[in-house]
Amino acid sequence: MTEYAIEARDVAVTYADGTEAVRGVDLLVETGEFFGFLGPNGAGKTTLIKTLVTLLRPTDGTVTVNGFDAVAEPQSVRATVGYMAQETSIDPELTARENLRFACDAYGVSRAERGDRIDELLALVELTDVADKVADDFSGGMKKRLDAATALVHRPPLVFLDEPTTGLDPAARNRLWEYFQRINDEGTTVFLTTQYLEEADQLCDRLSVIQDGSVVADGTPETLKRRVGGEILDVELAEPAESERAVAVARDESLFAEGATITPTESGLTVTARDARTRGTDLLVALRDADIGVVGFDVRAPTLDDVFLAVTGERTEAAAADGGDVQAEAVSDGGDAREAAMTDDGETGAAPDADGVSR
Ligand SMILES: Nc1ncnc2c1ncn2[C@@H]1O[C@H](COP(=O)(O)OP(=O)(O)OP(=O)(O)O)[C@@H](O)[C@H]1O
Repeated sequence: MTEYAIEARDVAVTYADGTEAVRGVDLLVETGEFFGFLGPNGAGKTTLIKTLVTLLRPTDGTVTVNGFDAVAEPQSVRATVGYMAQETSIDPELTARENLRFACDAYGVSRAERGDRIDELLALVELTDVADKVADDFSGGMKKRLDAATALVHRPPLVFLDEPTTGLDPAARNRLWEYFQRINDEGTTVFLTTQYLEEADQLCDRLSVIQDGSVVADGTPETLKRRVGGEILDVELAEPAESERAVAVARDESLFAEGATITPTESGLTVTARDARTRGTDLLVALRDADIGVVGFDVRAPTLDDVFLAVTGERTEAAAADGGDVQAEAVSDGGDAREAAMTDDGETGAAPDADGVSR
């Protein structure tokens, strides 16, 4: 077994219309790792996955997967990877068992092996009881579980999951997480892309954050959270309209240590600082002196959402939907946070198919 399941060096992918979707990405994923690839819409996650599973050719750089060169030996790469795409690949008119049989045909699983393998996978994703029901009658979570199982019929040592839980309710998502964890515990290397930072936090040994086609941060979830620097102080104001004024008060240099990041939120403001806990009460006093009413106050450890905001200047779609739609601004050293609002322009101007890659 190779040390690295994935070795990508200086990989660039430019579509025929000139879109530079991936720009010089280096990536090393060790065999057995649960690796996460995070990024906002249009950051280049799917393009990179498609390149790793040989559906796209890199415009530049080298890609080695399970020890095989993706350009020179695409068949060997395909035989050793499973790919669960964003769009489900299951046929709703077939039963769960028939879908798995179809996948066995596609991956060339021998007739002698397939009966046991299908039963094993049905049990693993807890679909044994409904094995002979048509997939059309399944819930979204059941369809995703079946889809994941079809990617595993040929026992690939490496599986790619492209935003596998998007659109699922929390219970269905949790169930899939357990299942992904199980396949990783059994030795399968997992490469997961997600916009749910909690998902990455729960599952991943290590992760990279991609923005505009480039990796902007990588490390274990713990290192990334530590890199945010300190703790997070969330302040809820009686009058959210006063948040800009409150931010100005909080930015008074004598309040927080150098490197603090202070951002307005929909309900007040957030301070990220080494001394957020110890100086928090000073901020409350300063706000009271400025006649700004405070109704809530909380100090917490950074989450991956805070990491994401610090390195990309953007909230993920999931976090923004939760009401945390803010712009980041570094207060003193201008270091980590970049000012940027969430935009949709990753979606515009995209050609409908991935075939138009410049080679
Ligand atoms: N076939 C294509 N032709 C031209 N541009 C494309 C094509 N497919 C994707 N793009 C563009 O490449 C960039 C990266 O897209 P990609 O789908 O890889 O991002 P992503 O991070 O997977 O986003 P999402 O979370 O929305 O799936 C975007 O600007 C996108 O519009």
